[in-house]
Order: sequence, then C-alpha cells, then structure tokens
Amino acid sequence: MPQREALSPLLPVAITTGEPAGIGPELTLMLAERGELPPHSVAVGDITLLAERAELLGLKVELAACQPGEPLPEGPSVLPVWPVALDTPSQPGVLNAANAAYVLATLAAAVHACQNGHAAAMTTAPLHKGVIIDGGYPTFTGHTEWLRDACGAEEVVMMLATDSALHAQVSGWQGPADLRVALLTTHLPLRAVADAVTPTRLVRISRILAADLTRQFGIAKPRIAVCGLNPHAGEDGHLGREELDIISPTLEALRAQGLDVRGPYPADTLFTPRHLAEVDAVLAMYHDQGLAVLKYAGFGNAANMTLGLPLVRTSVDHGTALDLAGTGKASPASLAVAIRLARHLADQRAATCTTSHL
Ligand SMILES: NC(=O)C1=CN([C@@H]2O[C@H](COP(=O)(O)OP(=O)(O)OC[C@H]3O[C@@H](n4cnc5c(N)ncnc54)[C@H](O)[C@@H]3O)[C@@H](O)[C@H]2O)C=CC1
Ligand SMILES: NCC(=O)COP(=O)(O)O
Repeated sequence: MPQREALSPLLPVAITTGEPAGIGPELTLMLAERGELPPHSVAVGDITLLAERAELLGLKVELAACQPGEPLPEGPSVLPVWPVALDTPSQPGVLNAANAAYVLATLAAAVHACQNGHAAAMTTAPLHKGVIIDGGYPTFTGHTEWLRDACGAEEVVMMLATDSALHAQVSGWQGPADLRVALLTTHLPLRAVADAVTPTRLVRISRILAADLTRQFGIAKPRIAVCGLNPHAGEDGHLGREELDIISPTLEALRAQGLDVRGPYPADTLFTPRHLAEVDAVLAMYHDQGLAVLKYAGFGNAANMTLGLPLVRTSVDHGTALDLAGTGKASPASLAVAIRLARHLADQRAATCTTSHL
C-alpha cells in the first residue's frame, strides 16, 4: 500500500497568502485566530508581513515557522507558516510590482509541496493579476493558467460553486440555489472570446468537467447545461453563428460519445431554478457570463477550483479587495469554504487511492 496516499489526511493544506497588499494575509490570520482552519493547515508567505498584519488588526495569532516535510507546530491560535520572503515591504492597499516574484514563489512552493508529498492540497488566497504582469510576467493571466503550465497539464477548467453544491458535507450553506459554473474561456478580453470558442476547446473542457464531476464529486453521470455565446443562443443564426457552426455540432458529437451535455441554451434564462434543477453544472462560454450569476447567488459562500490538475487546488470567490485591505472588514468566509473543500477533496482522493491499492 502506498504510504504517501495512506497518510494524506495528515498532510497539510498549503494556503498561499496571495497578494501582500491585499486581503489574503489578514483573512488567513482571522481564520487562525477564530480556530476556523481545519487541522493540518499551513500558510505560505512572508512571516514578517503576517506578523505586521496581525499586529495592525489586533489578531492574536502565534506564527510558527516550519519547513515542508517537518511536523506542523500545533496549539490554539497557532498558525504554522512555510516562510517565503517578500522582496520589498508591503503596505495594505498599495500594490508594488517588486513583489510579483514573491507571489509566484508562494505558488511554486505550494505546488512543489503537493508534488513531493509534503502537502495534500493547496488553497490560494487572491493575487492581483495586473501587478504580476507589471512585475515582469507579461503572459500571466491567473492562477488557473499558471497552475496548468506549472503542472504540465494540457488543459484545465475553472469551476466555481456555491457551498452546498461543492459538497453537502463541507458546510451548511442554505443559500437560494446550488450552483456549479464552469468556464469555457477564462481570462480573455471579450473581443477574443468568440475566436476561442472552438470545437477542440469545447471537447477538452467538457470532458474534463464531466470526468471531475464524477471523480471529485461522485456524480456518476453528470448532466451539463451549455450556454450559448450570443443573445438567445444566436436566434437561429440571426444574432451570431457560433451556436449553429461550432457549439451544437460539437455537443452532438460529445453526446454520441456518451456525455450528457445539453444545449446550447440562451444564457439569460438558463440560470433560472427550473432549468438549474435539471443539471449538475453549467458550462458558460466566458468569465462574466457565468461568474456574475454565481456571485449573485453566493458571493462569500462559494469557492473556485481548478479541474483537470494532478493536484487539488481550490481558491476564494473574490479578489484582492485592496479597498478593504488592512481594515479587518473583509469576510474570510469564502477562504474558509475553499480550505474545507480542499481538505475534503484531498482526503477523498487519498481514500480512493488507498482503496484502489487494497
Ligand atoms: N483567486 C484570485 O486570485 C482572484 C483574484 N482576483 C483579482 O483581484 C483583483 C481585484 O479584482 P476585483 O475585480 O476588484 O474584485 P474583488 O473581489 O477584489 O473586489 C470586488 C468588490 O468585492 C469586495 N470584496 C472582495 N472580497 C471581499 C471579501 N472577502 N469580503 C467583503 N468584500 C469583499 C471588494 O471590497 C470590492 O468592493 C484583480 O487583480 C483580480 O484579477 C479576482 C478574483 C479572484
Ligand atoms: N474570477 C475568478 C478569477 O479570476 C480567479 O482566477 P484564478 O487566479 O483562480 O485563475
């Protein structure tokens, strides 16, 4: 039996603390002070920054530096930290491109730990895409794409979900609707979206989504509703031809291969209770088509995850909120959901690996 998988529940979830000028550091500290981090959680970031932010906000957290592979320090209000040093001091709300490499170094440390059996999963606090680009990484577009490349994956899928849709066991979200929304395209200018709606991308994304809804969420035959790109799903070609020329024939081919992919549906009415009740996930064509609805339904109680990776990665449903950084007013609820989800998915993955070796 493989020791590493069998022991995964004891391995930590590595929480990258994100943009140092944003709310990520203080949200992590808030959860630690309240005792709301699951056992075996470790922050990845600059320990002086965390200490300064804790002092600023009067958060009573004992920061305990340790290294991947070492036992995690334990105790009430103890936050274990895998230290990664800032390149330059950071003030809340004030971006500095000199720290772009630092943010990416925290991600690299977490990925490395997952790959080397020192972490069970990673949860990412928000980073600021623009300042990373300004800091000398012109092709950077987000965690999702960076993780795809770091892990050598051909394709990955961004999916956000409201809490109970993540998994009934994870917590008790009682919001208006359960919603899982995956994206065909992620961080693209709107002008480039239509060109990115291709049969190849639709096939790859649909397959990953269906496979991970089964593998990670236990849905034997996932039902996926696919949005159209254009108003009224193109109005029979009068308002755009992507539905007729690309989406419909590709979905037809996927259905012939056994995938339950429905649509394309007009996106404005797909996100209504009667339609949502009939499917397990919605595949939106672009970022704001899907995420505006998801955030209306459950902002602060939803999480983001990357499907198709060889490791478990979850994240918050919000960004760096520079306007709130250093005030203590930002809610840590989504970070808590994301960490619990990472723990749950990692434990489940470990149990599956262990059982499959029996
Ligand atoms: N997972 C990640 O790393 C993500 C990063 N971002 C990045 O964050 C930066 C800022 O993005 P924006 O579009 O301004 O979105 P944002 O989520 O940072 O802020 C939008 C609004 O929501 C509020 N808000 C955000 N988080 C909150 C929280 N936890 N509690 C209470 N209120 C909260 C903010 O104060 C602001 O009014 C961008 O660079 C964006 O790319 C955005 C989404 C996810
Ligand atoms: N709106 C979601 C988002 O921007 C998250 O991006 P990523 O950094 O997780 O790829």
